Amino acid sequence: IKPCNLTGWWKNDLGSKMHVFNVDNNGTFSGEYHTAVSSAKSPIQPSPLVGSQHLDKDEQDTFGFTVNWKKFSDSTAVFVGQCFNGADGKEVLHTSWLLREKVDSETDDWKATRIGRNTFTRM
Ligand SMILES: CN1C(=O)N(C)[C@H]2CS[C@@H](CCCCC(=O)O)[C@H]21
Repeated sequence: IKPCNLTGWWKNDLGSKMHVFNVDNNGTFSGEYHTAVSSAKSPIQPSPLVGSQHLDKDEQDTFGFTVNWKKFSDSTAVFVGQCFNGADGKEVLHTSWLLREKVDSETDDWKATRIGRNTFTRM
């Protein structure tokens, strides 16, 4: 099985792009998330992300990362997923995510978290 180091550029089925800078030998990484869509009002800019991936057998690793949309939104997203060597020999990331939008009052807390799934492939 080919190792799956997350370093590099990835694109998901929403058209968002993710740039993972180098992964250190603890599996820790940082990067930038370039979203194509947003519910925020201010203009979209790349947002910082930090995460961690397994490097034990360095193959088909699981990972997690957090995106702080600080450049244009008050939201925070967390992703968890796994890297697979797809049937076509290309790496694919299958992820689940939680998006927490900031709400103005506690009474709105119930509607503030969205969940979804997303797939990324290398650009
Ligand atoms: C574009 N997206 C994307 O590539 N996702 C996997 C989902 C989960 S994060 C969300 C974007 C949130 C942008 C910030 C905001 O609108 O508050 C959406």
